[in-house]
Amino acid sequence: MTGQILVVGGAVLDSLGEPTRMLVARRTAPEQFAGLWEFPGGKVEPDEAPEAALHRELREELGIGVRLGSELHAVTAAGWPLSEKASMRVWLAEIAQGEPRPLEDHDEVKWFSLADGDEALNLPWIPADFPIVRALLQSLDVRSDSATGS
Ligand SMILES: Nc1nc2c([nH]c(=O)n2[C@H]2C[C@H](O)[C@@H](COP(=O)(O)OP(=O)(O)OP(=O)(O)O)O2)c(=O)[nH]1
Repeated sequence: MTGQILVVGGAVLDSLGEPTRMLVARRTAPEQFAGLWEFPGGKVEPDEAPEAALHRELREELGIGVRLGSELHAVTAAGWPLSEKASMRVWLAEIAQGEPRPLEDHDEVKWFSLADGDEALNLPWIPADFPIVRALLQSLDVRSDSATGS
């Protein structure tokens, strides 16, 4: 995995204990991802711990401090593949401080309901995120017609 880029993302829930909604953010760049929804987060810097990078990114991008919960179990040790060069690790989180606002890299943030997984899966996510969203919905026990598809 040498040379691989590690990205960290937050599955920010309204409550870690009793989640009913999740926060998503719409990217503004690069062009291929502009207008698509994603887990807020970003690249881990050299010598930075992944969890510290996630705290930093969520503060920079959305102006929130979070409490991290467990990591979403990924398909490889390096995380979820995003491309040949990058993979992403995703942690559950809840807001400890601040109101989420699109300060950097996003033009909109919104909460969607976890009552129906299809609401989540119908969003135009970055394509590489769909398997992650499905796994997340399964881990949260959210019902969806397509959550178990590939
Ligand atoms: N944050 C985030 N990035 C994702 C997701 N899915 C996905 O393919 N990516 C890709 C998009 C980017 O190529 C890369 C993350 O880079 P980034 O641009 O968010 O990182 P960064 O904030 O550290 O920005 P920079 O320093 O490179 O400008 O991972 C996702 O759900 N969240």
